[in-house]
Amino acid sequence: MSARILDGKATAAKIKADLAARVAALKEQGIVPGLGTVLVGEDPGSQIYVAGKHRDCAEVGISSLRRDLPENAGQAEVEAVVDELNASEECTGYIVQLPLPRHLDTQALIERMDPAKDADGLHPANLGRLVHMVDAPLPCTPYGIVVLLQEYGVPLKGAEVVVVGRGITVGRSLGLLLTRRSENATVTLCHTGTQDLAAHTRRADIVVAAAGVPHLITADMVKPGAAVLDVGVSRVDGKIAGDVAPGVEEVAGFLTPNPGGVGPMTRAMLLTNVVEAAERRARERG
Ligand SMILES: Nc1nc2c(c(=O)[nH]1)N[C@@H](CN(C=O)c1ccc(C(=O)N[C@@H](CCC(=O)O)C(=O)O)cc1)CN2
Repeated sequence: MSARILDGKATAAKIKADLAARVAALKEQGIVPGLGTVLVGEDPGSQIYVAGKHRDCAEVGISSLRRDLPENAGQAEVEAVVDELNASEECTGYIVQLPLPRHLDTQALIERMDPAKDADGLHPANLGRLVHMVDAPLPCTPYGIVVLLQEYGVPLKGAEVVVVGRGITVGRSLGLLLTRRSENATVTLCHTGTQDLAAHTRRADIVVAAAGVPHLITADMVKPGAAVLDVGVSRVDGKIAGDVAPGVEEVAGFLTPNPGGVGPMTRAMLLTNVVEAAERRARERG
């Protein structure tokens, strides 16, 4: 067997084409969606992702507000940028790129954001809404994973999903999203304290690997025909190494490439959240 590729790049391109039309309609009503990014320091991955997010904005007609700060920026300096974006008329949504340098208080910065402008869906008020299963901007990677699975007709209702990794941007939030009534999957959230990871992954219809451990998921850990999504990004000798080992494509029914799978979907869903926030603003204005 050779797995069907879950092509995130192609799916993201379709989403962006649809968003470009929605942005044009908003502009006719006098609303220009604007994405802000707050990037602190020189992390090479973060530099690449933020640059990609602004390229995407240009592609669909969203205006860009890029705020880059040096590695040694203090908490007060970053808070001032957050306050500025909270107040900015041009900024309809923004993100604080993670991870932040260790000397900064990430939690305090996220909590300082205006939840109505939280394009990442990571503010506690928005995650709380997700817990309560009410409408909120959804965290971009989990949102992208669900849309990608739906695009390829991978059934979620009743599926056994094993998520490896409990980080807030992917694992923990994905568990909340997949267990909503609209998705109705059964989720096992595995992490570094899990005993016998393979016993869990082997019975899963869908495995989402988001541990950041290169080649953690090997072919013998996958049920034949399962969908495997590789979220992990480690940079080994300048190349991306995912959490999924070579050979899994021989066993899995569906597999995301990495790069070209979940990453482009994360970016497409960020744009979706920005456009949805701008559309909400247009409705409120009447
Ligand atoms: N504030 C946030 N920070 C982070 C998030 C997030 O959702 N919000 N997620 C990750 C990184 N991430 C988004 O920022 C992200 C990861 C990967 C990609 C992407 O397009 N990857 C490309 C490859 C690019 C390359 O490295 O050459 C691909 O997979 O094809 C975009 C965004 C952590 N931080």
